[in-house]
Amino acid sequence: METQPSDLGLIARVTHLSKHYGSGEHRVVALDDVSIGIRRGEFTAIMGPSGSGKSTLMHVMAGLDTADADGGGRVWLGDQEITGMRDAELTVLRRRRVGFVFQAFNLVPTLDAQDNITLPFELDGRRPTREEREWIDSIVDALGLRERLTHRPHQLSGGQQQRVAIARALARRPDLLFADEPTGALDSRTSREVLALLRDAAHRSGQSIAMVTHDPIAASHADRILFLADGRIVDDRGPMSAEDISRTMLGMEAVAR
Ligand SMILES: Nc1ncnc2c1ncn2[C@@H]1O[C@H](COP(=O)(O)OP(=O)(O)OP(=O)(O)O)[C@@H](O)[C@H]1O
Repeated sequence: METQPSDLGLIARVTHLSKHYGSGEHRVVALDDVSIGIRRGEFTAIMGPSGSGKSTLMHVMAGLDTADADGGGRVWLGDQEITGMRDAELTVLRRRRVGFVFQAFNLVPTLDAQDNITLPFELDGRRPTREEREWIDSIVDALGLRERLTHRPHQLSGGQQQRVAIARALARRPDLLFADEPTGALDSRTSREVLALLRDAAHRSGQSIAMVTHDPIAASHADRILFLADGRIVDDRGPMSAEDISRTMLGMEAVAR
């Protein structure tokens, strides 16, 4: 029997994953036979040149997109294989276990910041418990959102909207949080605070964080860095300094040219 991801301390895993878009001369290979796992309680950064397949990998791992049907790729979330799972089942699993911070913040324009943050509870048909409210309060304070809770998204700056999206993603303490450029719209001080919060979520609450980023400083906060190039994992490293990450990225971009 094949080893299950839980045995390996993996919160998500893909094996032999390939994904292409288009056909004929427009065919683009976004992922090329990728096998990788995201470890529990770790903060993992996913880096690589533009177009290397980072977002595609994240979307397939999260069950938001599917691998090539004929490629033999398989995807697990926790110990559950999601390859070929029905949409309804997948939606419930995702809602319970996975949080997202997207590049476009996906906030609901008619709801204020507070209601956007607690939306995942609403969707699950319940209110936060007292303990969950305390947790949410601590995130709101850590992200400096206390004075903005009654504002709607259009009344917030890009960075503030991003922080609301991060608060919403962390509110339910998902086992696994995917974040696509979570610090893209933030100034450097707020970036540092957000990265510290993500790392804390991993180290203190045992949540697993997978963050796509172009920013070597952001990636230097991670426990592990996966480098993608042309749809393949080309390096899998432990913690690195921002300088070393920059050097690695420059080397990869030079090869890609
Ligand atoms: N919906 C789509 N239709 C066609 N091609 C796509 C689509 N989505 C992605 N691609 C292509 O697949 C490849 C990988 O894209 P992906 O967005 O995963 O890369 P990325 O590493 O996240 O890039 P970036 O850093 O620029 O966001 C690229 O060549 C891209 O043009």
